[in-house]
Amino acid sequence: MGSGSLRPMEQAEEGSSEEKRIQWADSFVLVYSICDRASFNILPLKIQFIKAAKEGQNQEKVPIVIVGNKRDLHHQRVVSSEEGRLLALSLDCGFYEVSAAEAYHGALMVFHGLAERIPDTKLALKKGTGIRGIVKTMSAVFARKRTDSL
Ligand SMILES: Nc1nc2c(ncn2[C@@H]2O[C@H](COP(=O)(O)OP(=O)(O)OP(=O)(O)O)[C@@H](O)[C@H]2O)c(=O)[nH]1
Repeated sequence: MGSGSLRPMEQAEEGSSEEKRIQWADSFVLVYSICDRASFNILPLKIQFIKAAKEGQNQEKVPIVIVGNKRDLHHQRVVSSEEGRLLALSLDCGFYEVSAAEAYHGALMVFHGLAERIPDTKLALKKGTGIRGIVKTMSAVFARKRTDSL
């Protein structure tokens, strides 16, 4: 999630392209590693940035889900589940802990949870969506990825 050491011009370009991506998106999944505190600490700022950009335009609540990844790495954990849950609660976001390396079920849960936060009217506007459509698409993507990697 970090941007490394960029020169001012690159920073400005990166900033504007991030803002463009935020304007384009309808909903957001922010992933941190439970083994990397910096990736967790940056979330409040990112979420405030997203909310300011999206909720400034209209009064709708922006659907955001926070995901703690690498749940399987117990011994390297530096961010507790409680901290993740509390942050999500305080910022009115969904929260999941998953292990992307272990199983795709967790990722499905994330997208299911995200879809539940999107107002029905928005989902109805897009062809082939709705909670079932999204979960079906995600299942197909993850199932294909698993088969490919065998
Ligand atoms: N044990 C474990 N490893 C994972 C998990 N998710 C990703 N990884 C590993 O973490 C490394 C980085 O994953 P990437 O997919 O490159 O993700 P990234 O956003 O570039 O992550 P970072 O390099 O950690 O900043 C890879 O070696 C992955 O295999 C997980 O849930 N558990």
